[in-house]
Amino acid sequence: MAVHPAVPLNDAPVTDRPAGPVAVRASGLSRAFDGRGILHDIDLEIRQGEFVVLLGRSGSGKSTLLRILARLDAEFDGELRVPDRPSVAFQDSRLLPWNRVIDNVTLGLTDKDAKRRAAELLAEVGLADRARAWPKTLSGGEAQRAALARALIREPELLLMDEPFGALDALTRIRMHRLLRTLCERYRPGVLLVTHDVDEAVLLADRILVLTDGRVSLDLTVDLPAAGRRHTQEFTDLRTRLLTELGVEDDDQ
Ligand SMILES: Nc1ncnc2c1ncn2[C@@H]1O[C@H](COP(=O)(O)OP(=O)(O)OP(=O)(O)O)[C@@H](O)[C@H]1O
Repeated sequence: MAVHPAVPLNDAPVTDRPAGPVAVRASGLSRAFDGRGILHDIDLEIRQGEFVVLLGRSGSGKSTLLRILARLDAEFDGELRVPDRPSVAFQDSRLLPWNRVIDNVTLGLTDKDAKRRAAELLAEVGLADRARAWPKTLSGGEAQRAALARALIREPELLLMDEPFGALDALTRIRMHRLLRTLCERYRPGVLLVTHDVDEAVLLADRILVLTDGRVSLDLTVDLPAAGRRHTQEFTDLRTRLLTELGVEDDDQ
């Protein structure tokens, strides 16, 4: 299979949409493993400031797509334009256990200002008093907040997240949703968040893509205010539509 190295983006001017510059653009992306097609001819564009949720059943190819966009997998067909170093967050926070929290946040940064910015970000995610703590002493939610600080300190054009809240309890997850929306509105990366949780998708997204057997089967703009979404009729309608698209009965969720 041909390997197409990702090339840096030149921030094309926006003509037809009010969103920011392009954060990632893919066209005709396909990926196969051992001759078995997993992704088929995917076109995708995400702009800075846009929050896109990728929804799909287990095995539909979500993580495969995210890994390609994260430049963790170069064995694909098609064209891809992504920033040099997108920030990536996974379900497990992947903090280095031998570094204190603040040193995890600044990892790889050499500028003098990094520690000050890390302290600021840790305060923003509510971890000001845990900066000197060791990762193993953090709760799951705290570890994910530290991972979010680490992802945002570089002010990425593109933030990729693979089920970042999958391992958290329901209450912590609600708090993380609010925090993530607030931080993304402030830092304005293009976001692609992978989940199989329909409610999470409808709560967070500006746009929802549904992946079905490696193809984008639905691409929906969510035109609802972020605050109070859950209590609108549109939320219920959209949820039902997505469950139908995913082939899930409402009671199964
Ligand atoms: N490295 C690999 N080698 C072979 N097959 C793979 C590899 N990575 C993924 N696959 C296969 O590709 C398909 C899609 O996997 P992927 O992890 O992208 O799905 P997903 O939509 O993220 O699923 P889930 O929601 O369960 O995490 C699966 O059938 C999986 O077995």
